[in-house]
Amino acid sequence: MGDKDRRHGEGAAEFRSGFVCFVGRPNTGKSTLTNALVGSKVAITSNRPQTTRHTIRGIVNTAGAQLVLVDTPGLHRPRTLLGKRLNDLVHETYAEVDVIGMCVPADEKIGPGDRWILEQVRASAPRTRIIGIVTKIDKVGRDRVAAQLVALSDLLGGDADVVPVSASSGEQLEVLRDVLIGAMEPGPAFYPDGELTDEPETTLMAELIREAALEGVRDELPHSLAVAIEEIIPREGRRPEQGELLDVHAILYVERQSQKGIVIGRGGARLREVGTAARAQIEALLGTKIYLDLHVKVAKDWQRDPKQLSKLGF
Ligand SMILES: Nc1nc2c(ncn2[C@@H]2O[C@H](COP(=O)(O)OP(=O)(O)OP(=O)(O)O)[C@@H](O)[C@H]2O)c(=O)[nH]1
Repeated sequence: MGDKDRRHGEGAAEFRSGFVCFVGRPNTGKSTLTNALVGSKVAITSNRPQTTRHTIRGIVNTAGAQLVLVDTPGLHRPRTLLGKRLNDLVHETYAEVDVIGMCVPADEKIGPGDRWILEQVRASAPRTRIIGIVTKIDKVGRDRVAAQLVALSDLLGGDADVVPVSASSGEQLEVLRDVLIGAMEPGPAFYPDGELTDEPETTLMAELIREAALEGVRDELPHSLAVAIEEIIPREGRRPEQGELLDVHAILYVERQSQKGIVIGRGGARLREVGTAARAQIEALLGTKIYLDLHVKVAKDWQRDPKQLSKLGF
């Protein structure tokens, strides 16, 4: 991102490329939409709001274009150092992308939260084009979709494109993709074909473990859980017909002893479930069998400690 001159290089007459970022209130379906457009699970979705931590890019390749999707964490009032860094990251992202897709779900009224996000976006990226996206259209009837398209168009101002889409059913997904491509300038592919994300694999592994560990936990764990991948070691002495096996050692950091108990569960039952779920996801991502070793540690106040934050990749 940022190297905008590259796209004006020679031979780039017809091919289009650029960066897209989806914004919207928590739970509006941004991560699911990213995944659906990319066609593989790279961003993290969850039923819980505000779980997307890193800027993860999914890449959409077509015959004539490349879209790089940047998935940002939700904006929220910064209460900790982590919260502030996340917000800074979001604002930088807005200014660097070519198109911002403002997501509003079809089944919820547009309100102050949406207007606040739009103000933030316009303030940090006044010249960036905004496209309106009405998400989750499978949840309501056509009348409500139509009314929401009108409302979103009013919010954005008359000349913005507005597109309805369902990431779940796939309806209108190609239309949205083509509208996004149409908004890109001519330019070359930034990433080789076949590459889904430029996040280091370790970050994705950590995200998948974190997602599994948060699933079904009802208290305030989201911002108190961080995952660090300590080691990835190819298992030696495997016979060729067995294929490759990687030993992955990860540590789940929580802030308090009580949270440790929640993550581990009675007799370690929950942590085993987390391990099983995360292993399946990581194996699908890497195409390699792994042995996943998870440990839970208490790192007090890691959200407020700059040293710990950078160790955990923030
Ligand atoms: N029915 C339906 N549900 C959807 C659709 N897209 C997303 N969802 C659901 O909406 C919830 C939130 O989706 P996410 O993609 O995690 O939303 P998000 O905007 O990325 O959320 P944050 O990361 O918290 O900002 C999940 O339970 C999804 O399964 C859709 O097209 N149709």
